[in-house]
Amino acid sequence: MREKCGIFATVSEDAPKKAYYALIALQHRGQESAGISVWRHKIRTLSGLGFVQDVFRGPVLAKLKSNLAIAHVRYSTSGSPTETQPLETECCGKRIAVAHNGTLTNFLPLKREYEKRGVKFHHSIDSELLGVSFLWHLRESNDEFEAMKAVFDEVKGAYSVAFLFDGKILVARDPVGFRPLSYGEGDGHYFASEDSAIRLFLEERGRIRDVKPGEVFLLDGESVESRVMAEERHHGCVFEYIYFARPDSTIDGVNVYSARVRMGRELAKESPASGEVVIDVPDSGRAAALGFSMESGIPYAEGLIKNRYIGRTFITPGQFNRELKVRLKLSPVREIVGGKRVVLVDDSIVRGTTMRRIVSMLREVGAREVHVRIASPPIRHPCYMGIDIPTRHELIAAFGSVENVRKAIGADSLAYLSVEGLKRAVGREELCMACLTGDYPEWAFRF
Ligand SMILES: O=P(O)(O)OC[C@H]1O[C@H](OP(=O)(O)OP(=O)(O)O)[C@H](O)[C@@H]1O
Ligand SMILES: NC(=O)CC[C@H](N)C(=O)O
Ligand code: SF4
Ligand SMILES: [Mg+2]
Repeated sequence: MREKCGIFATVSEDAPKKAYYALIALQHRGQESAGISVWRHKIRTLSGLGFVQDVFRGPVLAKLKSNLAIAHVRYSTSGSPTETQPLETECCGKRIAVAHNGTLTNFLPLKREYEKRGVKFHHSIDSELLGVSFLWHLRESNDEFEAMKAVFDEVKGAYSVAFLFDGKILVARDPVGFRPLSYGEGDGHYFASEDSAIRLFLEERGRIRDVKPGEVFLLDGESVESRVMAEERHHGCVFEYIYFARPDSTIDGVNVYSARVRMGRELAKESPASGEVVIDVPDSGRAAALGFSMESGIPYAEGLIKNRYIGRTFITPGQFNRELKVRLKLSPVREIVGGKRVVLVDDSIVRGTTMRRIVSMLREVGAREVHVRIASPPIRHPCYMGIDIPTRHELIAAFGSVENVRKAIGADSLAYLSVEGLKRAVGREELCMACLTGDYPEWAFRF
């Protein structure tokens, strides 16, 4: 499972520098490439492969001067992983830069449609279609809001998106609100996939809120206007809460850290374990492990230490890379787990690579029993909305029983959180849970 990207947009002083800092705050959402586009009489884009701090090394950032910037950290879900965003494209005689988080479900048929009309595509990434569709409809209506409404009617799937064109920025969230998007207002205007990237600049001095599903913002240097241009549906991705987002972010009114603690508590109620110590799989399993410990009364300790220089493994292409990365990334603390009955809590199991490795490492250092508790239901279905969940045959829980997964990872016991328990923990009814339930939000597939 690879994940979604991070986007940022601002109209404020020192926009490129702020975009750079915001991308560092959003780095967990995409580690393949990073880019910033600014407006200075025309679009200028700097981007490259790797971590944000590698791409914008040295004085390169000083070359970008503007009050308008959009920016992106990428995890490819469509097209080549060596392409970057923001991507620039053109249609109907206009040029546009696009920063997109999500995946489009009707990309190929719609792209073919546009090609028949004579439009040329310059990239392999689905995100280009958003820019093309917008410019196409802008020529028809000559009104940015109406053009975006037409995009909502035409382009299906998940998109939190920022456009830069003609000295303006347009930011929009798809009518289902699959991917998060926040707006902050203070000494300027800020948009980011997660509010924690906006808090860098605003903190107490500004107002931050979620962008509504179907809401469109248009900004030039002077004015800002927002309108809801589609019926709001609200099926935000539950995996943002389980794994992707930063714990200090709040998405659609629910703080991610608190939701994870509640997932751990629900899990302890549903599937207690007889252990002497609760340990987490850092980083994303920590809050759930704390919740499990609080609810069960079993003490929590750090039984696995994470090498802080290794990025997320979930999102690393290629299985060999992942195996090696897990070993480099996590190592057990013998003094904590040796001779003990260990309750091991993680947020999710995807391929099972991480869990298999960890259970065997814990046994190597003398853990007596390993009881695995997973703070989300089994992932059984692919995601078409922005998370690169592998094909079903790579998902360890796709076809077999929980008992089969237990055997495969070598644990003494294994339990997952139920779908109902997860809903209670997040505290929201309307969520996308398609990869867990197979129930896909209809809007994204009506085309
Ligand atoms: O079953 P697998 O395919 O091995 O993937 C599952 C693991 O991947 C994720 O963590 P990841 O290492 O990506 O990032 P983290 O450090 O943020 O927890 C997730 O939290 C699981 O630990
Ligand atoms: N992870 C994402 O949101 C990816 C956005 C887009 N589909 C791309 O591949 O670049
Ligand atoms: S299918 Fe799963 S990962 Fe994809 S948007 Fe829905 S909840 Fe998120
Ligand atoms: Mg993890």
